[in-house]
Amino acid sequence: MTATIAESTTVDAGASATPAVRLSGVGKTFRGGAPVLDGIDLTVAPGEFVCLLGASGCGKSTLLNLIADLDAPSSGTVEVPSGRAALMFQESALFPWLTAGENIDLALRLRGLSGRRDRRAETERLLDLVRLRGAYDKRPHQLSGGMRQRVALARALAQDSPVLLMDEPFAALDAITRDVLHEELIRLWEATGLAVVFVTHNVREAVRLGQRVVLLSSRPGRVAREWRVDIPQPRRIEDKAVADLSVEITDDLRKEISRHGR
Ligand SMILES: Nc1ncnc2c1ncn2[C@@H]1O[C@H](COP(=O)(O)OP(=O)(O)OP(=O)(O)O)[C@@H](O)[C@H]1O
Repeated sequence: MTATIAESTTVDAGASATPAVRLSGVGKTFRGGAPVLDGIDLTVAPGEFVCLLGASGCGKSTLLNLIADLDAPSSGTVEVPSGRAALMFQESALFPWLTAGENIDLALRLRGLSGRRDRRAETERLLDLVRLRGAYDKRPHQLSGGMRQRVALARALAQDSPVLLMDEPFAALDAITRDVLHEELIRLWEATGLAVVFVTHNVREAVRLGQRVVLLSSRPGRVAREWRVDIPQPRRIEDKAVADLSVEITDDLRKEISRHGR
């Protein structure tokens, strides 16, 4: 196993190529409140897997919403040169009155795919990709939490965006299901070449998945420190190298939390 290199300086994300995402001096203040984010500079390279880590309430979801263009920054610029990024949440947010297949089909229609037969074939391909072959006619309530997240992932992939934003997508799942989905996500990421921005407050999960872990400070959220994770995939959450780096990052996270008296 190669060495894990922890760096306290900003990690170069491939500055020369057109980035998948570029945030420059991004700040966000909601009306009447204190600044939530301040001076965020973050570049995500095409195909890069970045985990955003931080204490509860430090602005991780706010940052993801800005990248997803669901909200506008109060200052600075957010660029997603390929267009809109796909977004996936902790709750699957599937339409309960539609089947799994119809939920994906809807995303394909919104993408502008008009042929019913083409959409059906693409939906089946996506269900296959997330290992849910045969689940087209299942309604969300007939599926387990892990299966619903697989459908949500297929629906996000249906948008055909090279950028996938994931907001604590596995936080509500049991440890074993989460472990399986970590494996699946890495397999998909390697197969598709997507850039992924994955928000979590679980340090081990961040180190298990990311090529880079970015720690946000709180009040206001700023990039406190980042680490490149040079542990080869497939990793396991219980690997010693994952555990060792997690301890180091947790120390920094603790400092961030205690700095704000949580
Ligand atoms: N629409 C909004 N209006 C006002 N305040 C908001 C809004 N959205 C978020 N906030 C505030 O911004 C801060 C950051 O929230 P955010 O949800 O981005 O944090 P987070 O790091 O994702 O938290 P968690 O890990 O608990 O999900 C919080 O104090 C929250 O109350």
